[in-house]
Amino acid sequence: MAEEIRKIGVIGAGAMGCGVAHVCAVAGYDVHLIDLSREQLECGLATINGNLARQVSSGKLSDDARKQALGRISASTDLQDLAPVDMAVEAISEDEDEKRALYAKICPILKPEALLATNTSTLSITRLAASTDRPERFMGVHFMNPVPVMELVELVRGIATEEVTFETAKTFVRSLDKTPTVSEDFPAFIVNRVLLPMINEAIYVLYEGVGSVDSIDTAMKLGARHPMGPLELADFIGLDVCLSGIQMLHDGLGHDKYRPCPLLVKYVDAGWLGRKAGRGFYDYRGEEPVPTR
Ligand SMILES: CC(=O)CC(=O)SCCNC(=O)CCNC(=O)[C@H](O)C(C)(C)COP(=O)(O)OP(=O)(O)OC[C@H]1O[C@@H](n2cnc3c(N)ncnc32)[C@H](O)[C@@H]1OP(=O)(O)O
Ligand SMILES: NC(=O)C1=CN([C@@H]2O[C@H](COP(=O)(O)OP(=O)(O)OC[C@H]3O[C@@H](n4cnc5c(N)ncnc54)[C@H](OP(=O)(O)O)[C@@H]3O)[C@@H](O)[C@H]2O)C=CC1
Repeated sequence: MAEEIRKIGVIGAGAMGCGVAHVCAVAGYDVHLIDLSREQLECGLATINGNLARQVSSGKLSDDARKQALGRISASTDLQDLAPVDMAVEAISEDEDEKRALYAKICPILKPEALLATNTSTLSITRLAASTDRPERFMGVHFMNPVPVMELVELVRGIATEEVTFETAKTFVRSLDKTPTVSEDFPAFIVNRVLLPMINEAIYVLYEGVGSVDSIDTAMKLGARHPMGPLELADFIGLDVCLSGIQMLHDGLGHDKYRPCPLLVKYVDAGWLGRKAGRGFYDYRGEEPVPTR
């Protein structure tokens, strides 16, 4: 039996946290969004507003529904504001130490019965759960990017996740008009176990000079009907997220086929993290994206 969820806390106002806040508010939940800085929250709220407006112009949402959704979202930098939530969705950077440090701060604030979900792309749910005071009420609820558009959400139980937690998360995902799928708790789950090696391979193809950024992306868009080329997609996901994911596959499964491409490491070292940084495999600072190689 699923438990009732009304108020959702979302921690991290990046691409994913904003997307989760957006779809929860549209579905009628009260949402409180948290980030480290007021600037990031303002930027996140502007993104949500822009994406809701996009849905209004394409006829997917009425203007009234947009206004109501915006009215359901509050935002602050104060973790104490998570005290009333029934479920917290953590969507901060893909860094295990940072996630653990955050859980240590929020667990004493959350209601004892509140569910804690992580949107991690690749990290072990069991290990993250073990660093909280509620491993039985903890699980992976992995949304895809862009959240308002993508239909799938991967549900991942940790070893201690209770059935009621899983059922509540499944009901929650369905209430957002999304399709849940179940993955066992192994590195990168299902989607990223398949997707990240493909992206890493595309970067090797670039690194080895087999093709340019443009030829690789064109090949996969027109030759394999992918909506985005793998390098465009890597920039969209964030090269830091891609690198930490492929590194997690390499560490967790110990196979050479997951070795991160040195060129990916170099781009991340340079801070060229993709769209969010203004530069990655493409340079986004002008009118049109321009390949950087
Ligand atoms: C890393 C992980 O852990 C897991 C992951 O998320 S892996 C990444 C998974 N995501 C993907 O693979 C995305 C692949 N790309 C795509 O599907 C498409 O390129 C895309 C949906 C992002 C954009 O599609 P497009 O046709 O190129 O562009 P566009 O016409 O602008 O958008 C298509 C529709 O989505 C809407 N849309 C796009 N981004 C949106 C957003 N952020 N919010 C709301 N709506 C959005 C547009 O308004 C448009 O709606 P209509 O069809 O109603 O007009
Ligand atoms: N990008 C993607 O395509 C997908 C990502 N994910 C996962 O979702 C999570 C978020 O990813 P994404 O949105 O791309 O990341 P972003 O880097 O875009 O956003 C993360 C946000 O969290 C903030 N933040 C960092 N630490 C804290 C903290 N302790 N408390 C509050 N806020 C914090 C960051 O602030 P600041 O910038 O100041 O550090 C930033 O605003 C990751 O676990 C990622 O793996 C899952 C599916 C797809």
